[in-house]
Amino acid sequence: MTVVESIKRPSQYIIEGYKTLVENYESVTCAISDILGRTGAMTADMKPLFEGLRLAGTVITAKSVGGDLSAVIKAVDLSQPGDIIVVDAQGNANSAFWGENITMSAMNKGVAAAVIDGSFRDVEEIRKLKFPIFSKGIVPNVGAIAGYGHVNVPIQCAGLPVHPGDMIVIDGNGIVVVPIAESEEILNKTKALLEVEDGVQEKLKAGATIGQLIDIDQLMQSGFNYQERALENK
Ligand SMILES: O=C([O-])CC(=O)C(=O)O
Ligand SMILES: [Mg+2]
Repeated sequence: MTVVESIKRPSQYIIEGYKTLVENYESVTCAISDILGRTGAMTADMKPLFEGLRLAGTVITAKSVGGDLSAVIKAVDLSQPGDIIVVDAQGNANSAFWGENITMSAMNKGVAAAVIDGSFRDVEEIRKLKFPIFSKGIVPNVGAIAGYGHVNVPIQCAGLPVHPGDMIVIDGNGIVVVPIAESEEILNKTKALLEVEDGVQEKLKAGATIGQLIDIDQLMQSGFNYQERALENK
């Protein structure tokens, strides 16, 4: 079992930068995905426990093996305030990888959220605790706690590679992951894109259509047509 105790995190300036974007803009995840080249989002089967979850934080990873919860429990103990625990449950929605006791432990450590590509249990208690969870489902069956699993190793979660120290941003649209190495550049580009979008919004409020603003007629005339191109080159 691999347990990496200490991880590299983005600077406080970068972490705060993402948090400020989430406070100031409703759909930051969409802008980040755009900047990442229309990628970076976890799959749409990841569902929030509550509506209105909006946060940004640094990733701690837990890679479950054989449905075991040990890595999750250890990941909580290694977390710092504001971290988000991301669990690689290999998409197993028929087993719980998180529950009330783990939630209370996570809250004691200041963990901001859990993102699990499997299920969790004790849903009523966790709802009362108001702890943010994104998961593939809710189910009573839970795995053993037998010492299997890895903490703070590279994982996959809901279709994405995730590394410890990456940034996660969550809003009503879903979850995006920003690799730590690109976290400053993506922050700056996302900020710039959201400011441009503000300008577009102003024009739409004034009565324009998006078709006018991007000149959709010209764009549609420029559509690539393989057969036409082949005939031109004949
Ligand atoms: O068995 C476990 O550790 C999962 C659970 O129910 C809890 O955390 O309350
Ligand atoms: Mg329990």
